[in-house]
Amino acid sequence: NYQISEDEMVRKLIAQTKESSIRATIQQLSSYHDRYYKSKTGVEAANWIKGFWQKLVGEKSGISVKTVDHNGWEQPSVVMTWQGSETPNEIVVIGGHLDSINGRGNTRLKAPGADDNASGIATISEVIRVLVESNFKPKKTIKFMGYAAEEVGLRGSAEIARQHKNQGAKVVGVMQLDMTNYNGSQDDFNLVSDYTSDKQNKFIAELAKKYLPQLKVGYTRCGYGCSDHASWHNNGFPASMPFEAKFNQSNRSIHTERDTLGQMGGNANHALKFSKLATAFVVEMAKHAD
Ligand SMILES: N[C@H](Cc1ccc(I)cc1)C(=O)NO
Ligand SMILES: [Zn+2]
Ligand SMILES: [Zn+2]
Repeated sequence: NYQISEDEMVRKLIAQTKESSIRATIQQLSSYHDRYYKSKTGVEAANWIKGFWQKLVGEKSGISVKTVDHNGWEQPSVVMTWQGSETPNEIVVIGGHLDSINGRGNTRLKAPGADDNASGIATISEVIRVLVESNFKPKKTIKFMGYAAEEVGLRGSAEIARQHKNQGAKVVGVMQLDMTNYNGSQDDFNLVSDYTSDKQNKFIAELAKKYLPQLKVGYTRCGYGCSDHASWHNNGFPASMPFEAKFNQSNRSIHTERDTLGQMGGNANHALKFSKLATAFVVEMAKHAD
C-alpha cells in the first residue's frame, strides 16, 4: 500500500533540483551523431553515462554502477544499484532509455534524441545528484537504469525485466521517464494509462498534488507498449510513465535530426518538473532511514 511519510526529506531534495544541470546533460547526450543501439557512438554514449553516474556517486558506500551487456548487440544498459538499509530485497526502479534513432535506423542522418530520450536520462541523473549529495539513506534498494535498444522493440528493458522476474526479484514499483522536456499540453504531467499500474498512477498523482500543487496532472494513452514501462508491466511489476504531453501533442521532431534542445526552447524547464516528481516518487517508495 502506498503511504506518504517523508515530507521533510522530499521537500528538502526537491528544492535542490536545478534546470542548468539537466540542460547540461541533455546537451552532452545530444552531441553524439547518434546513440543508435548498433553504432559506435551508441556504445560511447552508454559508457559516458556510466562514468557520469560513477562521478556523481563518488566514494559513497552501498552504491554500485555497472553496465549490463546484452546478447545480439553492442550497446549496454547502465544500472546503478543503491542497497537498501532495512529491506534490501525490495527494489524501486527508475529508468529511461539511453538509445536514439533516426527513422527506422538510418545512421547516415543524425539522431540527437534530445527529447527522446536524453531528457529522461538527464532527469534521472538529476535525481541521482540530489539524492547522493544529501543525507538520504534508502530503506529499500533503488535501481536507476539507462536501457539500451528501446527504439528497436524495448529490447534492453525486456531482457532486464525478464531477468528480475525469473530471479523472483521483489520490484515494488517502476517509474519510466521517456520524453520529459517538450511542453506540448496544458497538463504538466500526463500519466500514461495503458501498460501501467492504476494504483501506482493514483499514488503518483497524490505525490504531485501534495508536493507540486501548482503543477497539473492529466492522463493519456499510447494504445501499445510505447516505452520501457511496458517491459516491466508485461512481467507483472507495477509500472508508471509520467509523460511530457498528451499523445497527439507530444514532440513531433522525435526520431529525426530535428530532435534538439533548441526545438524545446533551449532549456530544461519542463524536465525540471519531472525531476521533482521522480525525486518524490523514489523517496516515498524507498523511504528514508533516519
Ligand atoms: N513511441 C515512443 C514515444 C511516445 C511515447 C508515449 C507517447 I503517449 C507518445 C509517444 C518512443 O519513440 N519512445 O522512444
Ligand atoms: Zn523514447
Ligand atoms: Zn523514440
